[in-house]
Amino acid sequence: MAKRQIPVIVLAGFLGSGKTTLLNHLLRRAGGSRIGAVVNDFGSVEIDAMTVAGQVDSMVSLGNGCLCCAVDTSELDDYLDRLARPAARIDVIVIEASGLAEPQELIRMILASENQHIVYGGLVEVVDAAEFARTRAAHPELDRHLGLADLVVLNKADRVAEAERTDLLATLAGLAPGRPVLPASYGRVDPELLFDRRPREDRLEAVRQLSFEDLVADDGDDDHAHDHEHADHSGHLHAAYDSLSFVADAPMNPRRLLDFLDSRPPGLYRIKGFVRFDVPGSRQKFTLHAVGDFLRFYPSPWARDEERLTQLVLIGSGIDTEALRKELEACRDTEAAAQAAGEETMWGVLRYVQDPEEQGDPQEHHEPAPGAHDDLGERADVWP
Ligand SMILES: Nc1nc2c(ncn2[C@@H]2O[C@H](COP(=O)(O)OP(=O)(O)OP(=O)(O)O)[C@@H](O)[C@H]2O)c(=O)[nH]1
Repeated sequence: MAKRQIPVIVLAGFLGSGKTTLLNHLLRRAGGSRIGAVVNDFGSVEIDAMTVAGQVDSMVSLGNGCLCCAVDTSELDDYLDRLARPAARIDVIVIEASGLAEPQELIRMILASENQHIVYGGLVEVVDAAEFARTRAAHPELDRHLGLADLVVLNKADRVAEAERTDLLATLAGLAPGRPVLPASYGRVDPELLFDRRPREDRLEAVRQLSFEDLVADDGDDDHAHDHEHADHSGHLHAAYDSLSFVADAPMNPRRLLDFLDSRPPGLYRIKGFVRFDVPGSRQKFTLHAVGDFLRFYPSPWARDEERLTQLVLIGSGIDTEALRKELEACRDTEAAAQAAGEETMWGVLRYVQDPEEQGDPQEHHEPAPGAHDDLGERADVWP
């Protein structure tokens, strides 16, 4: 009898659409299935990996750079080989593409893999309901990505009114004809839709429709693969995007950081990471997410042994990364100033702490298990 092959699912979607949130949901709701997660982060600070580490059976962070730019596919192959080793007992592999990755390139790499243990398991495209129109206007290639998707998740459905949601579902159904389009909040989709162990006939059909020839064919508007540029030392970025990684061990001054965030330039589309304020009463770790106009802090305890650092990744287009770095540096405080600060200095930040009434499961995206950093630091050693 033929050996079962491990499906490799690509989880794609624009910056901040909710891929990590969905991945965490899958990891929590995997039941008896073992998920091998591959996280393709930006920048030298691996925020996404930190956010899922500790919840994964076998954690691989691809580290720097955009996968779709890898000229040499051997790195992904190597990671897939390791996850697909029988000893790892993995049932499904999910690759979370970076928010600017070209899913077509990733799919091509999976289909071209010589590993007999894996099979391409489909593309899940995550869409931010609140940002869809804006993202689509700025990134017409989104339509093509949706056309490749086997499943579209209209995430952040909680952020739009019902009428708008209905319109969006109709638009998406037109862009991904015949494919399921699911509204979801906080990535809560039924994992069964993504990875039943034996793919259903319809999914097989969908995958078959996407042949290698389809993928390598030049569809006319794909200038993407050739116009990448090195944004900085930390990796490849989509042309016109720049990123900045910022790390500080000094506490951040809440008021200055809030001023910085409140006046962030519109091109600074995405900020994610962790902030240390260390003001009395607010000594927790504050996970920070900004997506477009959306800004939230999620306080949670520091893990035991976790290094108390501020670590941020900023991604945007037309941004002056050096000026932003200087502004962030100016938000640092001395330890003594933080200790002497009154609780009222946190009020501005607390305005952006997620309201418990919001639908999110706070566990889903800001509490890596204790030791998560250690997992990352030793990621070469986490293999079973
Ligand atoms: N209101 C709302 N917020 C959500 C939902 N899903 C995710 N978020 C929030 O959106 C922000 C970004 O979510 P992530 O899961 O980190 O997004 P991502 O696609 O992994 O982001 P990148 O890795 O930067 O591309 C976080 O603050 C999440 O809590 C949702 O359904 N509703």
